[in-house]
Amino acid sequence: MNSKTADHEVSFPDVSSLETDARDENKEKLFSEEKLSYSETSDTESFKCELPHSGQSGSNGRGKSQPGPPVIEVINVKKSYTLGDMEVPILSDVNLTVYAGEFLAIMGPSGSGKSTLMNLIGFLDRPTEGKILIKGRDIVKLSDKEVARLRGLEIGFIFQTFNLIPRLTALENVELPTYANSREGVDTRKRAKELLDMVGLADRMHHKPGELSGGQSQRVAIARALINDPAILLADEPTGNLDSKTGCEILGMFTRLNKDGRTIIMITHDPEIAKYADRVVLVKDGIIQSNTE
Ligand SMILES: Nc1ncnc2c1ncn2[C@@H]1O[C@H](COP(=O)(O)OP(=O)(O)OP(=O)(O)O)[C@@H](O)[C@H]1O
Repeated sequence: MNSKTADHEVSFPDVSSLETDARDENKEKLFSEEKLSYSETSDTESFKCELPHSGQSGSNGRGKSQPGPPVIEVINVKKSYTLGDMEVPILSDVNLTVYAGEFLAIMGPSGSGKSTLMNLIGFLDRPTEGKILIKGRDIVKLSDKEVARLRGLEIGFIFQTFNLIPRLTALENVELPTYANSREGVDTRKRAKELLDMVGLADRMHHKPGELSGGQSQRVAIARALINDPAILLADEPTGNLDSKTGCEILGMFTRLNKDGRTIIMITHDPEIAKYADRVVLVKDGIIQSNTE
């Protein structure tokens, strides 16, 4: 399956073929315990995890052998919430460009606005001021239906708390996003099974979330995020609820997905995780304080 078969109601500049072709070339399993080693540290917040780094050369996405075009552009974005008659600023004048195939980490203190920024990038929320472009398209100019379709097909979300539906099986959870949006000509049940096999859960597909471990639940969530073959994965503290070994396994999946051409933006508090990113963005007091390229 690839995006060439996609039933896009929204048309984009054709920047996806490079990523999709790269993704199609590598069908190896995402879950592979032999490929990682990890060690517990005295600091329970952190872990040592030895994985191949995603970057092929240089320290940013553009340093990889095939630098990609911009996929996400955040331009002069402000976000505030209204509490009573008070306007509370959360993000002020944020500018950020993310390139195709980049692995970007977002770090910063609690309450600094990391999730707010990610929600804006994923169109779960709209900016108070400024623009967000995805593949050159300004979402403000799209209808709600077009935004929902763009989000459903181009962006996969992974959360710290997995956000699986308890009464559905793993297979049904993976298939769920396709009820709202799916690519034309894709056998979604078959793809959901293949994805569960790819994340090492072929034997757990009829289990419900309550019968799965935290790591297994996050693997189901990763399979769910991949069901519509999105070019972009947004992950908000995906290892935050997992032990060191399981966190290392999940991080390994992200590095392999990035190697296969997917753009990844991951919020993390852990510098050990951030070191696997091509670039680290530090959000503090609602602004980007450093953008390590
Ligand atoms: N819907 C909302 N209404 C009002 N304030 C909000 C809303 N959502 C977030 N905030 C506030 O915005 C600020 C930034 O929140 P955000 O979740 O983006 O921070 P964060 O950096 O992701 O924090 P953490 O690391 O603890 O998850 C916080 O002060 C939060 O209380």
